[in-house]
Amino acid sequence: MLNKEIPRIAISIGDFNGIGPEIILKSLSDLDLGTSTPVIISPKEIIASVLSYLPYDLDVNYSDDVTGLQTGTINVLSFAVDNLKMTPGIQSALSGKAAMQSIEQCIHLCMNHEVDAMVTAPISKEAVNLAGYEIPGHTEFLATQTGTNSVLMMLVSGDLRVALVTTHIPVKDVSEAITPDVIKEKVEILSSSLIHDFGITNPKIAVFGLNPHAGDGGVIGKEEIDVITPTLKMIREERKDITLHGPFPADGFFGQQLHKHHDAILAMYHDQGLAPFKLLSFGKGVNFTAGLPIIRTSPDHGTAFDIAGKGVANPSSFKEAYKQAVELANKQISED
Ligand SMILES: NC(=O)c1ccc[n+]([C@@H]2O[C@H](COP(=O)([O-])OP(=O)(O)OC[C@H]3O[C@@H](n4cnc5c(N)ncnc54)[C@H](O)[C@@H]3O)[C@@H](O)[C@H]2O)c1
Ligand SMILES: N[C@H](C(=O)O)[C@H](O)COP(=O)(O)O
Repeated sequence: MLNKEIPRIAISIGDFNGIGPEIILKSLSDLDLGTSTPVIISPKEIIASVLSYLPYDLDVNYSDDVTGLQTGTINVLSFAVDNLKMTPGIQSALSGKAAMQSIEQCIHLCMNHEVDAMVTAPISKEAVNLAGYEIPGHTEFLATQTGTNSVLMMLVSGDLRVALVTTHIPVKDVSEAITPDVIKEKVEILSSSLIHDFGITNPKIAVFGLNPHAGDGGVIGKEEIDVITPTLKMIREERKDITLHGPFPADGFFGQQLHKHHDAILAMYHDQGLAPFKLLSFGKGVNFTAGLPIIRTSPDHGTAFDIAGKGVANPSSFKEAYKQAVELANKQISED
């Protein structure tokens, strides 16, 4: 039986030829099973195989059905994969398909309130595309599968929160994608998440410019003058419950420690925000998708194919992602 008073956390297996299964099991090896219930969605053979080379004697409950899940143990909700074969370090359509089946099942469990949150292990975007899923990442897939028009990718590490206006698109398309509506939408989701998910009243948000030196008065690009600055002005007039600073030149922002004076930073594109975030979070960052009707977190790194199957992967970011999911789920359970 599952105790619904403590958070039930679904975990997608990620690409089983990457480090996903290893960091999941390492993270759960010292988990207090009295305060949350993990449910890994994976073929049981994958878990058994990775456990065979890890030095843990874990209490695992394998089940083919949600009715078999239990509190006080690590659950594995198993599904079958035809011709299953692990090839650590080598991505394949087979591992891409299994990764997506696991994510789909996690979403289904969350939407049906069979679990309270989901944590995703890393997928290879190439492998899932090989398997026929034309998606650039979890964020976009979760939005479509949950019927959500707009979501926000937010990376979190303690008080450092970096969110993105654009996510997985080519750099050449970024300028066109930054419109007043999109900026407004992302500020809405970000401020709402800061207030409701993170309990911050009157959040202070720093917004980056797009161009070097935030355009330098239009000499190095006009997006700040034409789009970003007027949109921020419009939002400031409408939203007296938040403080919006910017647009800041992105290059010196973190060096000047300005992130310490803001509850979140809204960057214009992926690497502008995530490169400094990953440097500052010391491998303990969490990727949180804000704006969904369900709770989803993830580690801030990828499949690490170069070290898959070697037992050397660092689970710290996955552990933080799991902890963050439990925290958010506890908050939701207490509010229900
Ligand atoms: N959440 C996700 O699903 C997610 C996140 C980021 C990248 N990715 C995907 O992962 C794939 C590989 O991406 P990449 O090579 O750019 O980045 P990566 O994070 O997989 O690897 C970069 C380097 O960091 C090392 N590394 C990463 N995580 C580690 C860990 N936990 N412990 C020890 N070393 C670790 C790797 O060995 C590698 O040398 C791509 O398809 C990418 O899109 C997925
Ligand atoms: N942008 C993420 C990162 O660098 O950590 C990563 O690609 C994962 O994105 P999804 O959560 O959308 O798969």
